[in-house]
Amino acid sequence: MDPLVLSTLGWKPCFSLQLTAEESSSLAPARVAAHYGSQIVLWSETGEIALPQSLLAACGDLAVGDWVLLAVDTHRGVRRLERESLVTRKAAGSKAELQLIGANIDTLFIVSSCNHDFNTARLERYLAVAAESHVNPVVVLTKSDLCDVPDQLRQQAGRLMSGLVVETVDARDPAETQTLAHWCRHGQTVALVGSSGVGKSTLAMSLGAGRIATQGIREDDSKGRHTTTARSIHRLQAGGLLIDTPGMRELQLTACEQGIDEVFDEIVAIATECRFHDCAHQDEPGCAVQAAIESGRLDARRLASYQKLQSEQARNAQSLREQRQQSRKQGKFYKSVIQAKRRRRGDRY
Ligand SMILES: Nc1nc2c(ncn2[C@@H]2O[C@H](COP(=O)(O)OP(=O)(O)OP(=O)(O)O)[C@@H](O)[C@H]2O)c(=O)[nH]1
Ligand SMILES: [Zn+2]
Repeated sequence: MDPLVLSTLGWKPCFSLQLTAEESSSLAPARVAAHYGSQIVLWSETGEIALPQSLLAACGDLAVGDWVLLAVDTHRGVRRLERESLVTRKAAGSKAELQLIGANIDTLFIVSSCNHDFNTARLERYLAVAAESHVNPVVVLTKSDLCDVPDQLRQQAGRLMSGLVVETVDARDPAETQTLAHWCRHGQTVALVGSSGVGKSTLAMSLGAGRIATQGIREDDSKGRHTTTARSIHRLQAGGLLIDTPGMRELQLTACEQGIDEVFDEIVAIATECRFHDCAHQDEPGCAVQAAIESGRLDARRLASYQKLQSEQARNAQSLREQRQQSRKQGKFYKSVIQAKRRRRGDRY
C-alpha cells in the first residue's frame, strides 16, 4: 500500500488508522468511483476495476466516495472503512427511504446564482444538510457578472451561519474560480449542490472536471443492450476530486435536527433563556426568542425559516421511522412463516 498514490484518491491518515497491521499488508484499499446498482466501479493504487455488487456484499450499502478493503487476489470486498462524512437524502417521491449520496466529502460547494435563484431559505436548507453530514460548506454565488450588487449578496449569505465562507464568481471564467482552488487541492474531495441552472456544470468545467473527466463505462442494460453511463467522480485541475451524481443534485432534507441547530445556533442560544424548556417561541410568556425579535436582535425571517426546516425534517424523519418499522415487521413476519414451515417439515433450525 502506497499512501502517496492513494492520497491522489483522497486517502487520509484517518483511514490508515483504521487498519490493523495485517490488513495493511494483505488488503488493498479502493474507493467507490461509481455505483450502478449491479456494478460498482472502484479506484485503487493499481487503477480502475468494475466489480459485481455481489463481490462487495460484505461491505454493506456503499456510496460513491466510500473506501473499502479488497482481497488482493480475488478482489472480494472485506469491509468498508468508517466514513468521515456521509450525505444522505430521502428518496424522491413518496417512498420513504434513505439514499446514500456521497461519502468522505470534505467540502460541499453550495451553489446559488446572484440573480433570481438567490434565496436565503434555500441556502439555509443546504447548510443544514452539510452540517448534519459533517461536510464543510462553502457558498458559491455564481453569475456575479449579471448582478449589480454581488458583494451585498455575499454579505447577506455570510450572515446565515457563523464562520461561513462565501465566494462570488463568474462560473464561466477559470481565472475567477481560482478562488475555490484551495478546497480542490490534492487529496481533497468536493461536491456541488444547488438548483438546476445555477451553474454547477459550468463551475465543474472551470475547475477542470470537464477536461479531464474519464470516459463513461459500458454496461448491459436489462434488455441486453450496451449503454454508457457517466462517471460520478472527476479529477480536478488543482489535484482534488469532484463527486457529481444525480442524487447530489436533488438533495432534500432528511433527519437533520442537529444540522439545523448548527445553522441556527444564535436561535438555539437565545432559546435557552426562554421561561419554558419546551417553548415553541410563539406566544408563550417569557419567550426570549420573541423578545429578541421585538428588540431587533433577531430577524423574524430567521425564526420562520428555522421552524419551517424543523417541521420539514421532523416529517421526513417520522416517515423514515415508520418505513423502518414496517420493514422490520415484515421481516419478522417472513421469518415466522419460514420457521413455521420448517417446523411442519420437522427441520432443525
Ligand atoms: N453569465 C453567466 N452565465 C453563467 C454562469 N454560470 C453558469 N452560467 C450559464 O447558466 C446556464 C446554466 O448553467 P449550468 O452549468 O448548465 O447549470 P447547472 O447548475 O449545471 O444546471 P443543471 O445541470 O440543470 O443542474 C448556462 O448557459 C451557463 O453558461 C455565470 O457565472 N455567469
Ligand atoms: Zn421561546
